[in-house]
Amino acid sequence: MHLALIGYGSIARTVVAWLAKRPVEALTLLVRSGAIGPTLKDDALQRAAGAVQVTDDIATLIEAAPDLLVECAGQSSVADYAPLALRHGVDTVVVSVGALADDRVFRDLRSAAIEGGARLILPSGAIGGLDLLAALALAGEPEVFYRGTKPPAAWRGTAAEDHCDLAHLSRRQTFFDGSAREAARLYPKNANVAAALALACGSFDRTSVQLVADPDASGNSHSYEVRSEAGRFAVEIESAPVEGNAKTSLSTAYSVIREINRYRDPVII
Ligand SMILES: NC(=O)C1=CN([C@@H]2O[C@H](COP(=O)(O)OP(=O)(O)OC[C@H]3O[C@@H](n4cnc5c(N)ncnc54)[C@H](OP(=O)(O)O)[C@@H]3O)[C@@H](O)[C@H]2O)C=CC1
Ligand SMILES: O=C([O-])CC(=O)C(=O)O
Repeated sequence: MHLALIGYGSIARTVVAWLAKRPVEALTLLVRSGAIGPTLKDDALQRAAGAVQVTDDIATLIEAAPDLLVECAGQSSVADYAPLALRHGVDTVVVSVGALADDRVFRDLRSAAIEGGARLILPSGAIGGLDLLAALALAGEPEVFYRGTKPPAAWRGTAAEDHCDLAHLSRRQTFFDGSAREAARLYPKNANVAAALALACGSFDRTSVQLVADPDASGNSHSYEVRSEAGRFAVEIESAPVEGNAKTSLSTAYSVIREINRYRDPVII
């Protein structure tokens, strides 16, 4: 398998480290131009693949013709790179699912996938249960109530700082209560899961979101409830943060690894 990654931050580094256990034949990594240098020639990259190529140019990446491209660089990189890759027939996993809360981006990705005969794959990311939610959505119109709780450090540098004093929080505070679309737009590094739920549910309007900063939280927790005519379920997930980024749950990186394995394995679950 020839794998390509966009971004070499916390998720991508966890994925690359895991690949030492089961390397791919080739790996193409797209990073910002300033990031290319000796520090990128780390052993982890060499252990992850038979051949490694690092570039800052999406055209070079596409020319390398990877089997699967995984975006793990942030919402703005989705519109910048994913449509082009899909139009060139590259199957693409978009981790920054919140980018699809923008209808224009969603439409562009969809038509690019159709034009290129490629698949746009949305991973479950930090959470699970999207399979059952999407199944129930076929039976009716489910409603989803999601709450994401993280320690104050995970909300630093985000719009949460306009609503609470993160450095001096003595108890949990809900600073956002609104739609999945707004959550994904306002908290692009923390609420991609809200968009994933809305897309699986089939409606951004029927997916409500609360975001909470909790000084007693040791990791990131995601809880949600689904109500529909066909059934009801509740999910509660507690995840350690990924190394190097308190905002991102470690489960996200493993959901990316799972997508890579689903792509190369003959039996998928
Ligand atoms: N679906 C889900 O459940 C989840 C999705 N996510 C998404 O995954 C993204 C990545 O998470 P994580 O790895 O923890 O974040 P990090 O900030 O640790 O890493 C992102 C990396 O991508 C790089 N990058 C950003 N833009 C570009 C670009 N245009 N071209 C090349 N490289 C780029 C960044 O470089 P620089 O530092 O120079 O900007 C950084 O090295 C999040 O921003 C979020 O959108 C995260 C968690 C859960
Ligand atoms: O990883 C998480 O906890 C969820 C997250 O950041 C996101 O959905 O963007």
